[in-house]
Amino acid sequence: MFVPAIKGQGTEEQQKKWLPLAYKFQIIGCYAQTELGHGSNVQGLETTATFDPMTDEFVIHSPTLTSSKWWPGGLGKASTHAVVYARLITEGKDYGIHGFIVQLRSLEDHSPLPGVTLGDIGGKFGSGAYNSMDNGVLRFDHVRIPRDQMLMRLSQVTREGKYVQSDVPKQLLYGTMVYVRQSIVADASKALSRAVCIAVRYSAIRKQFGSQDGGPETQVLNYRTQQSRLFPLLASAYAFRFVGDWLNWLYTDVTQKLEVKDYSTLQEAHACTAGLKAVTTSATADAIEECRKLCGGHGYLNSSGLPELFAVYVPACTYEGDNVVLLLQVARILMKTVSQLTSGKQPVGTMAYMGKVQHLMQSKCAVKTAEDWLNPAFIQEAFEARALRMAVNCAQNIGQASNQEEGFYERSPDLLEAAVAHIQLIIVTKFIEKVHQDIPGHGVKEQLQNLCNVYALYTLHKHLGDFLATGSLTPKQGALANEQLGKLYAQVRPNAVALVDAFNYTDHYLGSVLGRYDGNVYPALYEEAWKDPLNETVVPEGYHEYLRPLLKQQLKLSRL
Ligand SMILES: CC/C=C\C/C=C\C/C=C\C/C=C/C(=O)SCCNC(=O)CCNC(=O)[C@H](O)C(C)(C)COP(=O)(O)OP(=O)(O)OC[C@H]1O[C@@H](n2cnc3c(N)ncnc32)[C@H](O)[C@@H]1OP(=O)(O)O
Ligand SMILES: Cc1cc2nc3c(=O)[nH]c(=O)nc-3n(C[C@H](O)[C@H](O)[C@H](O)COP(=O)(O)OP(=O)(O)OC[C@H]3O[C@@H](n4cnc5c(N)ncnc54)[C@H](O)[C@@H]3O)c2cc1C
Repeated sequence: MFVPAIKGQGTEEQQKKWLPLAYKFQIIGCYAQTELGHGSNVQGLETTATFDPMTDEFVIHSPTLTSSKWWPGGLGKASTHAVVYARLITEGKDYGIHGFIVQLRSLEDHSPLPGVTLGDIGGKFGSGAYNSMDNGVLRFDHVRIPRDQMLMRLSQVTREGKYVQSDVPKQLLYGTMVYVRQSIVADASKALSRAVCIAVRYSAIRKQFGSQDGGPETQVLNYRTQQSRLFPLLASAYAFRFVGDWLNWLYTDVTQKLEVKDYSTLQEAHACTAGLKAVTTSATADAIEECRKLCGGHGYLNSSGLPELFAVYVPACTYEGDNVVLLLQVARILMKTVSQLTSGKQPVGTMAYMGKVQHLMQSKCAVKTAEDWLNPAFIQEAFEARALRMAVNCAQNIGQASNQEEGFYERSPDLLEAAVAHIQLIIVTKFIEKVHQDIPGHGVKEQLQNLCNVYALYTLHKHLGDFLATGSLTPKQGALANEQLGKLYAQVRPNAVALVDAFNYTDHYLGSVLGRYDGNVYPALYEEAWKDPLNETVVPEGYHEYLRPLLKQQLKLSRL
């Protein structure tokens, strides 16, 4: 994040100076924005950067305990430099949050520089899974840096101390977060596909109950409950891959537009990166835990790979923006878009469907049979109607409040759901668009169409309340969707293992005894057990000190 921050907020000259040092690891940088007292509320950060015209320097200072930088990855022990986000103060005026490059440690002996106090913030969730990352704490005691270490692409401070705002949107200060959020969506797909690969392969070799007259027991992958829990996660792994590919295209397109000072798609980029990051990471965190449960007791073993995958993955729901905070950002943009519908301003991009407000507010879903749900047009319109009607309902309710902000606050739980509906529409839309493309490989397109329908109909089934409450579907149509879903599971079953083999993960990368490509799980589980340090001695440490006295005492008592 140190690198994209300098790329996005540094001048050409600053990029030329600092990026080669970072690329060659002559310096190691981190992204120091979050503080002990503020993470979500960036504008609430307290660290100060006060310009001193006498010396042409900024004085970086931590005025309060809560202004201590807290969480930045790599800060505690590894980094020599940081991009520090602080309140820029010059000529006695606070101009808000800006980025500054600050050296933290000596390049000679790695010791903290004068005025810099830093260290690791301690152990984290999951008994050490994330402890390979030295998330750190950092305090400044009036540390001086040259004025030219203020990142000056978006705004400048002159030698005389005058603040100059460039003619670019101030939100570009948040550009690094947008970049990382879009990459996190692709990360979600990778993490989810790993968990699903483990769970599908294990479910194919695990047999429990169901043997007829002494024959083999039933593969748990054949149980409809296992399929109804597992196949939507398989479909989601593919869905997040395709929407992540599209989001990367969107981000690249927005970045190219920014180069020519075209800011027209900045809001779209913010809404899509924030919303897709929130929805895909929440779904993936829940899915990894579900995959653990799908593997029964063995899923709880570290050798299954799932506990560590879960512990390392779940902070994704928080870092790079708490998911609720990000979805409320999407909700704000939805409300703004709805308010503009009456002005005749046509929504564009992923909001374009809201321009069909007249139709979508009264459309009746035409589905009459379960098979009708295989028609992408019916799925698309149902998801559009649900999302639009939820957004309009929120806007109408907010409009009845005494003031907009109060209304937004009161309705924020409903707004959250409307934002999720909008983002799920994007995911479904991009999956449908993907399977409409030419897809090489015999039978591959059909399998992806099945997974697209599984993702869409499972999401519809899971959020059926929204569809019914908004009148987008009738209960009968909801039941038909569920009926079709069951038929789709049967079609996915024969190809389930092939669809996870297609992720092409090596056993090493997967890191799971349960997910081995050869399916030879039981000997591997048994072999793995003996590597447990507890098995280095046959009689456990502590027997003589604790168990033996207890056993002997109980034996005596039993003879009294
Ligand atoms: C290279 C690395 C690759 C992969 C790494 C993978 C994983 C990394 C693992 C861990 C690293 C973790 C790092 C971090 O966690 S870094 C810190 C992350 N912190 C956050 O995300 C903070 C979240 N908070 C915010 O973003 C802002 O505080 C928030 C947007 C919530 C509020 O901002 P603010 O108070 O300034 O403004 P608002 O009034 O809400 O909005 C004003 C205006 O600006 C628009 N806006 C807001 N954000 C953006 C944006 N990012 N881009 C564009 N526009 C933005 C907003 O819509 C409003 O517009 P308008 O209504 O038109 O005025
Ligand atoms: C593993 C990890 C790595 C990290 N790496 C970095 C890093 O490299 N650099 C960096 O700068 N930061 C980093 N962070 C910090 C991270 O960005 C913040 O923790 C994150 O942005 C959440 O902010 P917070 O902790 O202030 O949460 P809070 O905002 O305090 O969240 C607490 C609760 O308040 C709710 N909430 C907050 N505001 C609102 C609102 N307006 N409306 C409704 N509900 C609200 C949230 O939804 C949440 O439920 C990292 C964090 C973790 C866990």
